[in-house]
Amino acid sequence: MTLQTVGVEHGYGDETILENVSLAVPPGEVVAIIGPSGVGKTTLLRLLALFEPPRDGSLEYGGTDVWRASAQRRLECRRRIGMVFQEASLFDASVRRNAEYGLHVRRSWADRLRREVADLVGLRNGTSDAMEALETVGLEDKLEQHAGSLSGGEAQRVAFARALAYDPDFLLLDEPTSDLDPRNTAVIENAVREAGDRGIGVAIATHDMNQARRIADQVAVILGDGIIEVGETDRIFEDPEDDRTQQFIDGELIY
Ligand SMILES: Nc1ncnc2c1ncn2[C@@H]1O[C@H](COP(=O)(O)OP(=O)(O)OP(=O)(O)O)[C@@H](O)[C@H]1O
Repeated sequence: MTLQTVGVEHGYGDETILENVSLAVPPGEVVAIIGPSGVGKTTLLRLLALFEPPRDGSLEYGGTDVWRASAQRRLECRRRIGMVFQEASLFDASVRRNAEYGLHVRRSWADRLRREVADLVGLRNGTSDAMEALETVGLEDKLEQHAGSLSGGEAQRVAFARALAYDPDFLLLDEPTSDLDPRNTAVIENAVREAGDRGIGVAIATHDMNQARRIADQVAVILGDGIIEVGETDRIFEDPEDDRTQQFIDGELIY
């Protein structure tokens, strides 16, 4: 089951930011979206997260044209997608409650019922996914700390754990390591790779080309007028088809 934009156009007011953008996020693959600031990486992630319909083109989730499907079907698709924003935007509650949020609110009723039955018969602990996700990002000792007192980097890690906790089909990450030091960047990068290896489709917007190189299966290069090139990571870095990709990789100041 793939999440994808097909020939999408989008923008704000009179301005068009993305034009004819087609990007597929297949299950189990990490797709890095790289490009300079302001080119529309966040806009593309928001479209993939089904926050708003594109002006033109379509969003497909496992073959369903999401914005032409019923509101119920759209909601089901949206519940299977986790998004981590550039600003961590945590709730006014403890780390534990933040990490559990997805389990309580975003699961469908059927999922929640199944889970509650499983809990009752002792097959699993309802909070174990949240705990596991917090362990994944190394924050299991901060459970009862209030989210408001976390450092920027810790908040970013809790936001990541919150999205991971409910086992989404797709994980959309907007610069998830921008506030992190190298050690914690490695923690998140490992978690992203693990998510991919577990079958989750991941799209990650990043300015960091080395990060894309380390963790991505595919790279989409997005410059002034939308995606100019998508391909396997090694190919994009070693043999790009577009001159502007080469310039961007070489660190030239293009936009
Ligand atoms: N809600 C909005 N209303 C008007 N313009 C917007 C809105 N959101 C984004 N933009 C504009 O759209 C363009 C693309 O923004 P976007 O956040 O998608 O870029 P980005 O590639 O993610 O940038 P960065 O790397 O700096 O996060 C920018 O010029 C931005 O100012």
